[in-house]
Amino acid sequence: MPLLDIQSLSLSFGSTLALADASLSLQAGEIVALMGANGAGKSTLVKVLSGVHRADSGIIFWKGALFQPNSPAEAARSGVVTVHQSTDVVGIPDLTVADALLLDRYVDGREPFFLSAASVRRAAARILDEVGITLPLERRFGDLGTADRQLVAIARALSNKAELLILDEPTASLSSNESQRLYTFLRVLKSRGIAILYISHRTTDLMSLADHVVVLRGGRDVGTFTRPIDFGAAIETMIGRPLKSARPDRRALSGRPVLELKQAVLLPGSRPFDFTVHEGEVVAITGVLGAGKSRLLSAIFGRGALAAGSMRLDGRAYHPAGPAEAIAAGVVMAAEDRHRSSLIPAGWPGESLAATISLPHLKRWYPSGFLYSGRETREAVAAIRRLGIKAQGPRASIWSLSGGNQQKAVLARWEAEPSRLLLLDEPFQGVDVGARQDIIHILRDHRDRATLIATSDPEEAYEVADRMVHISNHSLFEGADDAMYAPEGQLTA
Ligand SMILES: Nc1ncnc2c1ncn2[C@@H]1O[C@H](COP(=O)(O)OP(=O)(O)OP(=O)(O)O)[C@@H](O)[C@H]1O
Repeated sequence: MPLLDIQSLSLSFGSTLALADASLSLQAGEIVALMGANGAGKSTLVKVLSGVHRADSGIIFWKGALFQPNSPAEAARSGVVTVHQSTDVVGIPDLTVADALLLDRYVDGREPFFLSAASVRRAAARILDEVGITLPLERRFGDLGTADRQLVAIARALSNKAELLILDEPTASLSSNESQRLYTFLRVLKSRGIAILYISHRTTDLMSLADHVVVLRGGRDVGTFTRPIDFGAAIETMIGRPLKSARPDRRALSGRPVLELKQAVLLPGSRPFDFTVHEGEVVAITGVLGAGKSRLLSAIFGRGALAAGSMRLDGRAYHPAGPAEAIAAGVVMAAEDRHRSSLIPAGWPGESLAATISLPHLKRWYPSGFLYSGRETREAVAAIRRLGIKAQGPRASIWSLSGGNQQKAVLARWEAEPSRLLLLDEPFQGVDVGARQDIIHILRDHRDRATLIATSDPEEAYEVADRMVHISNHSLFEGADDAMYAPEGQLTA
């Protein structure tokens, strides 16, 4: 008998069929990867499993009994626990790690609030012991890195007797070292009989972990692949067409310099470096979390400044006092945290897909202040077509789009107008491999600008860049060769 048996789930949102007869089953101690292009219905399936949504039809059996949780808490009490994207793992920042680990027990009354600090530490240490990880119990939760916050969330879930752990893009903002650490941990859980349903767009994740892969397309399960898994075939089933070559031709640096950094110091005390990005070139900056990727991009975008050194844009001194000055000079940026930095909150004017794309351009497109020609709608329709954005239409709320499609909308914003330098911080987070390749082709097509991309995923860097540079301790190192980054088992079709 399978531990979990999902049979023919269907669920519509208005005219969108998010799940269409989707089925999947899973045994104890098994890691099943759920693959699907952006908008295929993965998150919706997870939300039905965790009691956020109720399916229109279909049946779920959990340990042989009918399962229809009304909330994530109810699902968790039955042993089905969901841990969301690593970027979304939030907690109360001022709690200690020990308190964060015990949070659910306080809330449901299993532990009294008035525990002494020593008892809290003991109880928390027991939880970590049981799951076999070490974390600094006295540290402020808010001071932990993303990877450690992720581990707190998983440890918390396991201490609540999870038998099925659902992980929705857990490595989205982890570097490859941190991902390896997570894989090791997940394999230990598997050996103890815990089942894992794993959603990720990173093929390296799936190759290292999955016992089998279920592919969703248009809300329907369209293929199951068992070991040895043919990932090329799984991806083609997922995107419904052959995969293009994953490795672009590295182009020679023929363009003139767009951005030049001389003796740049990112943080007081860090090693000064020179760095140039040329017209027509796509450069990827790789490095672990905290190495300084985002700080460098932010300094170039006028959000923060260099501690020392100089910048030139198109040969002229460039020291933007803020993002507005950077944009005026032709430097645009899509930051890492799209929810906070790029999207208008739900319920506010400007939350539509068309507005998301056009917002920074409206003044230029409509100098009179009246939106008279419908250009923002036309641009949105064009972007939907060019980037394959899955949405009900240009007026759909950005919040009704799946995560990957939101990310494409943010990219479409900076494709709608010419720029000199495009800065992208983790642009492929949550974007499926098929869409990633489409976007890469669009990015590489621009001969008239320079593109600088920060990514913690070597596979992405390898696929997108003419040149890769590495950042460590807030200093750039050039001259890394391809072999260093070529991911094992690179997929080429
Ligand atoms: N609350 C909602 N209201 C309207 N439409 C929705 C809602 N939630 C999801 N959808 C739609 O259902 C479809 C499936 O979305 P879902 O988020 O499940 O995709 P996904 O496979 O998780 O995609 P991604 O890889 O981009 O996260 C999409 O077309 C999405 O726009």
